[in-house]
Formats: sequence, C-alpha cells, structure tokens
Amino acid sequence: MKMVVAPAPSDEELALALQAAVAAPDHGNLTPWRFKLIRGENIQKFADLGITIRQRSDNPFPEEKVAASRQWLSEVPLIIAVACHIDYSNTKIPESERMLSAGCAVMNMMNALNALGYGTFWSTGIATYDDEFQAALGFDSLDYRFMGFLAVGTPKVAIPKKERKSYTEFVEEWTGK
Ligand SMILES: Cc1cc2nc3c(=O)[nH]c(=O)nc-3n(C[C@H](O)[C@H](O)[C@H](O)COP(=O)(O)O)c2cc1C
Repeated sequence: MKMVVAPAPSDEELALALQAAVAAPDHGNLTPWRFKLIRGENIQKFADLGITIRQRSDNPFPEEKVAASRQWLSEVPLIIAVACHIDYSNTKIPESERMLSAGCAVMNMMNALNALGYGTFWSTGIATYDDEFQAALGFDSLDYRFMGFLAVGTPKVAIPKKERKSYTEFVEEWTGK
C-alpha cells in the first residue's frame, strides 16, 4: 500500500516489527540487516535530498513526477531505509545470501506491521541507486548494499483485495527422473 498517512506505528509497535526483522534466517549469524528510521521533519529532508540528487542525474524526473513524489512523501509518517551490511571479515557466506537474509528481515518487518494494521510499501525509487544518496543516509556503497526504503503508515484508503496468480504456476513435483 503506497499511500500511507499518519498515524505511524507507536514506538512499541515499531519495536515489535523491528524485533521480528531480527528473527530472519541468517547463515553464519552475520546479522546483515541495517535500518534507518526517518520521521517527522526529517522526511522532508529525505525528500529534498533524494529529489535534488535525482534532478542532477542524467535521468531526472519530469516536473509532474517531482511533484507527485513530494506529495507522496509529505504524507508518509515513517520511512525505514534498509541496507545489507557487507562484513568483509567473513569470506564464506556469499553476498547473495546476505542480501537474501536482509530481504527476509524486511519482509518479517512488513508482515508484522501489516498484521498490526499498518500499510507498507517497499520502494527503490527516487535516488536509491545513487552513491551520494546512499552515503548521505549512512550507507556508503563500500560497506553496504542499499536496498531502498519502506514507507510505513496508516493506509489512506481500504487496502483493495488483489487477484494473485495461482501458486500452481510456480510449483512442480521433482521426482528425480
Ligand atoms: C526491492 C523492491 C523494490 C521495489 N521498488 C519499487 C519502486 O521503486 N516502485 C514501485 O512502484 N514498486 C516497487 N516495488 C514493488 C512494491 O513494493 C509492491 O510490491 C508493488 O507495488 C505491488 O504491490 P503488492 O506487493 O501489494 O502486490 C519494489 C519491491 C521490492 C521488493
């Protein structure tokens, strides 16, 4: 649910969701997930930073996309920026597994927030893949893989029921033949 508004989860609810994140499967106990909480007036700073960097890039947004992004973020009460930490001291667990683990942590957190009645939206938009943006959020690209940000809040409208593909399209029996 992209369109979320105040109220954000309480500190107690947020603590529950963040603790759920830490229960993600984690090969080698590397705890690769990292989160930055961005709230209140800092969301405006986040929007300004991301949009400024995006507009300086070789792929700037058209003006209406700038306005739409600003409008969206002006209503979001909580952003959780997410990253995977690369611990170079461990050479056994491949980066792909660390990224998967961090992704599982994010999903655990989303499930917990959704169960508490909040809406969440995982985005890699605006300036997510720009080094300067990542570094400004505290996730320099040498030590972290920035994975985007979650918008969290109360759904602005009732979450519509969405038709999903049948799982049978993605499952088959393996018999060893
Ligand atoms: C890592 C990741 C990044 C995403 N980035 C975007 C994005 O930048 N913009 C977007 O519209 N959806 C993005 N999505 C998809 C949305 O989070 C969401 O899954 C999609 O809108 C479908 O909604 P649903 O999950 O409720 O079916 C991303 C999903 C993932 C897992």
